Formats: sequence, C-alpha cells, structure tokens
Amino acid sequence: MIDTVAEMKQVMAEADCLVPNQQVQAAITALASAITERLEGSNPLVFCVMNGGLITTGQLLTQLNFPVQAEYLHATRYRQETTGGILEWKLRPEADMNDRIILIVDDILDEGTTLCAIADYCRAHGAAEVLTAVLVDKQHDRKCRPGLKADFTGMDVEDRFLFGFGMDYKGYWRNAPGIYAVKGL
Ligand SMILES: O=P(O)(O)OC[C@H]1O[C@H](OP(=O)(O)OP(=O)(O)O)[C@H](O)[C@@H]1O
Ligand code: HPA
Repeated sequence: MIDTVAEMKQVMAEADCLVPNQQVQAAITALASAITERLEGSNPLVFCVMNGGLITTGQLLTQLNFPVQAEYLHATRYRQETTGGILEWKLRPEADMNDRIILIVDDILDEGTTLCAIADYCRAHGAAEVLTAVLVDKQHDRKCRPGLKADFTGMDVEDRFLFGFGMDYKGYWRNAPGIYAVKGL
C-alpha cells in the first residue's frame, strides 16, 4: 500500500500537465453555457457516468442555472488498465427515461464504446432524445464509430493516457486538479 502511494507520487512528479486547472474550469463553464442554451427549456434528466464522470458532472451541475434532475449510473471497461475491455454494467440507471431528454455526462470520450453503449441503453428504454457531454475528447482514429463526437465537448486532448478531473491511473489521481498525461504513455 505504501509502495503504491510512493509510486503514485512518482507518477505525478513525472507527468506532463497538458491542461492546467484554470483552463479546465473555463472549459466546464463553456460546457455549462452550451448545455444551458440547448436544454434549459426541456426538463433534461442528467446521468453522471461513475466513476470518471463524478467531477465533471458535479462542477457542471452547479453551473446549470435551471431545474435539473440528476442521477447516476456505472459502466466500466478499463478497470485498473490503460486499455479498454468488455463493458461491464455495475449499476444500470433506474430512473424512468420514457419520453425524457437524457444528458449523459462523462470525463472522457476515448474510443467511445462506453458512451455509445449507454446512449443505446437509454434509447432502448424509451428516451425521447439522448445527448452526451464530455470534458475531454481524446484525438485519435480508434473511435468505435468513425467520426464519433459528443454533443458537447469541453476540449480536445492529445492521444496520451490521461489522469485528473475524474480520470484515473490505476484507480488513483482522479483528484488531480488539471489534466495530466502519464510519462511514456
Ligand atoms: O470511450 P471509452 O474508450 O469507452 O472510454 C471512456 C470511459 O473509460 C473511463 O471509464 P472506466 O472504464 O475507466 O471506468 P471508471 O470511470 O469507473 O474508472 C471513462 O470514465 C469513460 O467512462
Ligand atoms: O486516458 C484515459 N485516462 C483515464 N481513463 C480513461 N478511460 C479511457 N481513456 C482514459
């Protein structure tokens, strides 16, 4: 355990800060404005995708200045790894989605498998429309559907393994106050 903590301190010491805190905050504020403009009058049901979506969703929600119903779900496919596997539903949404406009909020659109599966699930359970919002869109050509984009994107980030603002490296550093890339990854 102590070895892990020391390793994680080393990971941070050697990491590249790609986007500093203030810039991330500005991106979340811009996301909130775009979401407000589009959804203010439509009584959206917001789903936080746990665990990674926790910080983006939390900060975003406090900047949505209209009544919002917020829930969470948990789907995961990276676990402690840096490459994704089969998507595992840990907690499926329980709220009634029938005829609702759903907004799914997550930290990162990487290959997109996670967001696509969640959006498909919501549509199959009666959602009238499903929109997606991510803090980060990782730039590469490995998207599960070519050209896949979220409806709302905070920022594009280079193709490295990232941590901070909800994104973890081996379960750690979701709390890092900026977007960092692991040395060599
Ligand atoms: O676009 P994709 O390639 O599907 O990857 C993106 C997903 O991966 C991460 O979740 P993870 O599986 O690590 O689960 P966690 O949030 O519980 O850590 C992240 O929070 C996204 O939900
Ligand atoms: O770069 C990443 N970092 C953390 N979690 C992730 N899940 C998908 N891609 C990433």
